[in-house]
Amino acid sequence: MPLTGEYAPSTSDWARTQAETYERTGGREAATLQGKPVIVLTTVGARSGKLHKTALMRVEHDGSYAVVASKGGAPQHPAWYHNLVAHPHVELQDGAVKKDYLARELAGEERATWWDRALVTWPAYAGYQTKTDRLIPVFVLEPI
Ligand SMILES: C[C@H](OP(=O)(O)OC[C@@H](O)[C@@H](O)[C@@H](O)Cn1c2nc(=O)[nH]c(=O)c-2cc2ccc(O)cc21)C(=O)N[C@@H](CCC(=O)N[C@@H](CCC(=O)O)C(=O)O)C(=O)O
Repeated sequence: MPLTGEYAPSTSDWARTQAETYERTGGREAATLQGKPVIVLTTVGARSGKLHKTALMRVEHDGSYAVVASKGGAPQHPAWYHNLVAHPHVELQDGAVKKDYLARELAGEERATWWDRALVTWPAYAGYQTKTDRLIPVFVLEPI
């Protein structure tokens, strides 16, 4: 069941442009960051209830995905982290395919497994983790 609600464009120009271009072209354009694959995640705002579209690195395994709330190693979690916690039903667009998923924050061994998979796509996550005391959250998104 697709998410419904008013779309609220990101306040980050580069991320908003990438997410909107990716969605508009069905992933034919803006599909990479430094040559690595990207997906677009639609979340429901934790406070506003509005829809947010966020470009994130593509980490996929057997039909499930991981999203990493790194925000470049910033001291605080990205806003979309709070959206996933409040509203775990999300939409993920990978190329031209957009499906519904349920997000679950990971810990322990399960987090370590998906963290390693994320490093394959985007090794820079390791550097981001050294920049902040917060443990960078990893969510698995499982198809619903
Ligand atoms: C800029 C800010 O975005 P953010 O949700 O903090 O996310 C910051 C970044 O993670 C986001 O810009 C990502 O797209 C950056 N980014 C990645 N960010 C990552 O964290 N991980 C990635 O793997 C990643 C990859 C990536 C690839 C390409 C690209 O273009 C960007 C990429 C934003 O849009 N803020 C909004 C609020 C958005 C929001 O969700 N508000 C909620 C409230 C949320 C709350 O309770 O805090 C609501 O509406 O209720 C605003 O200021 O109005």
